[in-house]
Amino acid sequence: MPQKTCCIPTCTSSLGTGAVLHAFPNPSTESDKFHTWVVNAGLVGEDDDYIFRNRRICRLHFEETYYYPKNRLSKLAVPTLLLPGSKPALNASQSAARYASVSSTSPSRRKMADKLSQEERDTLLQPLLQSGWKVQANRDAIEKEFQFKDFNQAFGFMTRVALLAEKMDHHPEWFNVYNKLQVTLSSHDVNGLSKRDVRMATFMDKNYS
Ligand SMILES: C[C@H](O)[C@H](O)[C@H]1CNC2=NC(N)=NC(=O)C2=N1
Repeated sequence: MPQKTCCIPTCTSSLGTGAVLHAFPNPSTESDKFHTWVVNAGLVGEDDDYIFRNRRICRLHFEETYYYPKNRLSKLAVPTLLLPGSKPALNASQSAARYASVSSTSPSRRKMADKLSQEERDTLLQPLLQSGWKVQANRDAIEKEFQFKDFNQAFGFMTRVALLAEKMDHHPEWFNVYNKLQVTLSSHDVNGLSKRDVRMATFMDKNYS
């Protein structure tokens, strides 16, 4: 059942108080846009289908330029306002430019838009670097070593990550011996880091205990 309240933790909007709530983009047909919304809303790690079916985000998180009459949201809309992170990942004109280029079906233009920009690196990679991820010196990729109590714990973790990887069609490069796991994340199709790597790394951190 769709939730009647906004999914942003600090937001108190609900249907009862007359809020305008929006569903997330369809993860199957608008994957890039879906991931941008998920990252910006701070829902990384939650199940795609769960987010699509249940999560709602209110009008307060979208710039006015995205609205048509009757509270209809533009195809280019991305939530950028009053979000959990201190700084929005993409502002209105950046995301408009991004989706203008993504909506063209040219693969090379899509690649350009998908690779993390410098601003996105400054905002989105920061929390990961603080939790032990490192940018590789010779490749646009991030790596981290995880250690577990035993092989069973390590492989359980890998199984949870593998389920998300299949769902995202985005797979880690990893090497496991007994209780140690070395992970490298990069997006092969853009030959570098994308939001899919940020999402995967954040999911791993959340699931690691
Ligand atoms: C054909 C298939 O969709 C692609 O090879 C997918 C699979 N998994 C992937 N994983 C990663 N890390 N990067 C990719 O570009 C990628 N692409």
